[in-house]
Amino acid sequence: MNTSATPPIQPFSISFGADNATLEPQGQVLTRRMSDLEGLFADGDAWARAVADGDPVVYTVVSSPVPEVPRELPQSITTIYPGETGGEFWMTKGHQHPDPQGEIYLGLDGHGGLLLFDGERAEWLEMRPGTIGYIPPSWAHRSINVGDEPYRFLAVYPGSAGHDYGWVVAHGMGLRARRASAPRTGNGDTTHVDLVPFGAPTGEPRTGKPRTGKP
Ligand SMILES: O=P(O)(O)OC[C@H]1O[C@](O)(CO)[C@@H](O)[C@@H]1O
Repeated sequence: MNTSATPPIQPFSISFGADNATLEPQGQVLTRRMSDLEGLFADGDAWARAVADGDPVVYTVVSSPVPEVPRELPQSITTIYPGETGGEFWMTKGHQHPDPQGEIYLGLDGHGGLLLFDGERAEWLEMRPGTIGYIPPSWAHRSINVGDEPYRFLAVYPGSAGHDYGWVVAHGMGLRARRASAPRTGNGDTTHVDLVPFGAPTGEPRTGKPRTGKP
């Protein structure tokens, strides 16, 4: 099965192939290349160079056959490949749910961050294999790979929530995740990541520890 099922859906189980993130049965597969992320990286010139230089795949989303319709509970596995554009770690487009409903992520592989923004406050959740990240209603969300390996997570979300990408274009995401120019000392494992205000110039000195709060 490579398309969404039609309700009423009978009870069924899904086999997850951990090596290559396949699902069986499997629904739609989405591939986002660099060209699909226009206007989202702070450094637009670096983005344009990456598009011209092979337009790499930034992330893929493999869905189960459960469709995005009211009362159903779709699931998907997202794999974000490691990379940086203008010093900014590779990430998903990010979206808001037009119908404000919650969502959960489960970290499967690699090292990521879940950036949440409600229009005023930004929060950063460290995502590791086994971490469950909760996205409350009305918080826009973007996932970011801050590691050197593919970062992979399971998403489970209400089928009627929807995806509003324009909200993120209009409001931003509060913070950006960049590689620290000089890794800090400390016990945490994000000493190589700087979370900077969303509108910070791309050349701004990158100092300070990862933080959350009002941008
Ligand atoms: O929709 P975006 O912002 O491209 O991000 C993809 C991720 O978000 C979801 O659409 C769910 O929120 C997943 O299917 C996937 O994990």
